[in-house]
Formats: sequence, structure tokens, C-alpha cells
Amino acid sequence: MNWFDNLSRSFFDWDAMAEVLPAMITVGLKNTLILAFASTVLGIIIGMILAIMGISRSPWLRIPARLYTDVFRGLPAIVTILLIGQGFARIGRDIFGPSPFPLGILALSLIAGAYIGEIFRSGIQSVDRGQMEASRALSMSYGQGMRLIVVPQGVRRVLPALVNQFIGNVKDSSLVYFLGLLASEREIFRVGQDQAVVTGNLSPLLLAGVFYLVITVPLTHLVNAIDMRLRLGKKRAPTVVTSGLEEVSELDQANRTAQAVPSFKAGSIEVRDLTMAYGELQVLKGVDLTVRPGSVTCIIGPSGSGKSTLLRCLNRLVEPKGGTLLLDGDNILAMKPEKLRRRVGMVFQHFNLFPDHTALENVMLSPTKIKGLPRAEAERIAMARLADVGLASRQHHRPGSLSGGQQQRVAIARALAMEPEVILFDEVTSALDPELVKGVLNLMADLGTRGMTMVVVTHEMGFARRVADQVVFMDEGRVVEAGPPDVIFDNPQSPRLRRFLAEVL
Ligand SMILES: Nc1ncnc2c1ncn2[C@@H]1O[C@H](COP(=O)(O)OP(=O)(O)OP(=O)(O)O)[C@@H](O)[C@H]1O
Repeated sequence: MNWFDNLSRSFFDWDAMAEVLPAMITVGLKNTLILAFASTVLGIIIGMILAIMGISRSPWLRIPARLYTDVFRGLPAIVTILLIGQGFARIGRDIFGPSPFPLGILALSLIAGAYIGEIFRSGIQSVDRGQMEASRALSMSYGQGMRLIVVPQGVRRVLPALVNQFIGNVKDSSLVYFLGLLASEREIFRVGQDQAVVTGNLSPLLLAGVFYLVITVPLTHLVNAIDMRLRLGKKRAPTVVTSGLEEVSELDQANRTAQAVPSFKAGSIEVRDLTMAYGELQVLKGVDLTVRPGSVTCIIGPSGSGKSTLLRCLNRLVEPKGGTLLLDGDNILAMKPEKLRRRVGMVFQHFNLFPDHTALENVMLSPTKIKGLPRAEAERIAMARLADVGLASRQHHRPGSLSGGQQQRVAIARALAMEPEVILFDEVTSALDPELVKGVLNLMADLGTRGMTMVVVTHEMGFARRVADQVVFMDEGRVVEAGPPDVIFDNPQSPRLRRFLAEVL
């Protein structure tokens, strides 16, 4: 009984709590929230700068960011707060006046910045590399790709971690009291502790604890909810047709309406003695290729023979080592890559659609951001291209709620919207379920018939035979044989092509 009385006097002195409650709200809660908010906002700014420095290619940016992070994450918070608050007290007084409050915010921000920087960095680096590649293929500069596509996706992913950091700042704000805050600047802990000294029991401190929990527990649940939403959002199953038959008919109807579309600005490509290496690995060893305006060229060959690399040289997603590349007679290697990519579009194996944009927004992005078209005009073009690929009715769907085949058709519409002279297709059906392949191939065949210049890396031999004007067989970084499909498939000259065809047909 004695123990119980003792404990209840210590913790549950209701009068002491009631007495401190107004100050707890008007002074403590207010200041704790100011400290936590201000240090989180400043920490986000510092963190974003650190993250961008941290992923930079320059060691002059990367190394200082690393050092900063190591120091401020490695030191106990109280050490940093005292070193900053007391070490810079004189400067702080000159700049901010007598109160140590701003220096407290600064110290908390410097600590938070180190953690937030790591959160942002890992978020940005977790974004699929294909997103940046697609941005660049749509003629965005590295900076635009980062700003418009990669960073927003990375930041959205780390929202739960940022809320966690805010919770950490709420708690760490209690350490600022070590700097000797003025009475009106005390945060929750200090208000509770001062009153505990007066009453001689812990009840005011217990109330302070309750205040912290009132702030942090709902936030913890918010973090869990956001986390769950993000995870479930990713897993959400396609909610629309995935039947290959339906997709083909979706496209057939579109083709009937797309007849009125003007023909393409068909460009030509000339490649002479193209070489390319990844470090020591020679991947292209003197490739020659001629692509006539409005023709379909299919590139076939064994895995690792350099097909994708050749394609990537044509829009300079990788830089050739040597050789001559001409687009309509213009020297590709002398062009600004962003200019080149307006003229040479690309579609990827894994679609690389921007997942947080709708189908329409995916298609509109480059016309608005790169070509600078007014929104209404870009929307009209984007809707027309979506109609071409049979997806006008899916304009408001995000990629996650479209089938693979539909996503790939949106990607084709996205490339078409830039009105390129040539489109490169890099194994665009390889990631699709077999039943969805036909819809995409039919669309590509239709584009070929309508005069689009297309260079297609493919394992679909039936498509190559049916649609290609020329088939190019590559092996070990060289073009071994090139010619019309009937010659390549029915009368192969080289033993290597014969062996390859024997394996794949
Ligand atoms: N980014 C890279 N860094 C280093 N090596 C690479 C890179 N990309 C490709 N390679 C290598 O270059 C060679 C040619 O690759 P490439 O992707 O062009 O071949 P491919 O004919 O398209 O093959 P696949 O049909 O398997 O895609 C391969 O040996 C591959 O491992």
C-alpha cells in the first residue's frame, strides 16, 4: 500500500498536472512543434542538397557529402547540439540576438539533414535505371530527367521515412533545453521538468511524456498507413483486359480510325565502321548498316552480339567509340544528343513508362516539357496517338493498371508523339506474356505499312519475315549478313547464320 501511495503521489498528482497544463500547451507544445517543423524543413533542404551531391559523378561533391553525413550521423545528438549551441553562441548572439533557440534549430537541422540526405539518396537510387534511360530517350537532359521523373519518384517512396524523421526531431527537440532556453521558449520536456522541480514529483514530467506520445503515436500510424498504401499500390493487379484477343481487337478498331493520320517524316540512317566498347569489352567491331527512309529493318542475332548496343548508338544512349553515323545525311555524332533524340525515338523492352503519370500524361510529357507545346495542343496530339494505338479509352489509367501489352502500346504512342523520323525498338515484346505479343507486333507492322522508318531488335522471327524490308544478322559485334527476309531466312549464306536459324526456327 505504501508503495502504491508513493507511486501515485509521484506520477498521478492531478493538481500538479492541471497547474502545468496551460503552459504545456501554450509554451511547451508550441515550441516543440516549432523546433521539430523548422528543423525538418531545413533538414529536408540540407538533405536534398546532400543527396544530389551524393549521387553526383564528381568526387568533389560526393566526398564532402559523405564526410558531412558520417560526422553528423556519427555524433550523439547532444554533442552536436552543445558544440553548435555553445561553440557558436557568440556568432549566434550577433546574428539572432540573445536567444539560443535559433542555434538549437540549426543544430537539429544539421543532424536531421544528414539522415534525410541518406533517405533521399537511397530513394533516388532505388528508382529503376530504365526511368532515366526513357527520359533521356525522350530528349530530356540529365537534369530534366532527374527533376521531372527520377527525384519525384524517389521522394514519394521515402515519405514514410521522412515522417519517421519528423518523429525523431520531435523527440530530439527535448535536447535543446541544454542550451539554456528562455522561459517563453521552453519545449515540452523543459516545461514538465521545471514544474517537476516546483512540485517535487514526476507528474508534470509524465504529462510531458503524454504530450510527446500524442504527437508521435498518430504519426507512427500514419507512417504505417502510407507504407501499406505504397506497397499495396505497387502490387495492385491489372484491372483491365489482359486477354490477348481483346487487345488485338482493341487495336483493330483503332487502325480503322487511324487511317486519316498523316504519313511519317521517314528518315534514313547510314552507319559506317561503327565501333563501341564498354571499358575493355569491344562490343561493336566495325558495323555497317543502311536504313532506307520508310523501311523496317529487323536486327537478329544471338544474345550478347551487340544488337541493343548498336541501337543505343543510333540515339547515343551510349557513345560510339568511332565510325560514321548519319541521320538523313546529318552527322549524328556532331548533334546535341537531346536534338538527336527528338528525331530518333525509342521503345524499350521493359516499357519504362513513368508509373506516377497516367497514359495521357506519359504521352504528353515530352511535347509539353521538351517541345514547349501549349497543353491543349499537346493533349490533342497525345489523344490522337493514344487512339492510334487503340488506347484512347485508357487515357486516365496509370501504367500499373494496364496490361503489359497496353503499357507497351502507350510507350509506342509516347515515342510517336514526338513525331520522330526513326523509331528504335529494343526487344519490345520480350517481356510480354505470349498472348499479349500479337497486339504489339500488329501495331508495329501497321506503323511499318504507314511508312515509319523502324529499326527493330527482335527475337520474333515470324515478325521479321513478315514485316521487315531488310533483316540484319549480327554476331560478335559485326554484321555477318544483311538482306531481304526471304534471302536471310530461306537462303542463308554464312554457316553462323545457318546455325543461328537452326536454333531459333
Ligand atoms: N552497360 C554495360 N556495361 C558493360 N557491358 C555491357 C553493358 N551493356 C551490355 N554489355 C555487354 O555488351 C555485350 C553486348 O550487349 P548487347 O546488349 O548489345 O547485346 P544483345 O545482342 O542486344 O544481347 P541480348 O539479346 O541478350 O540483349 C554483352 O556482352 C553485354 O554483356
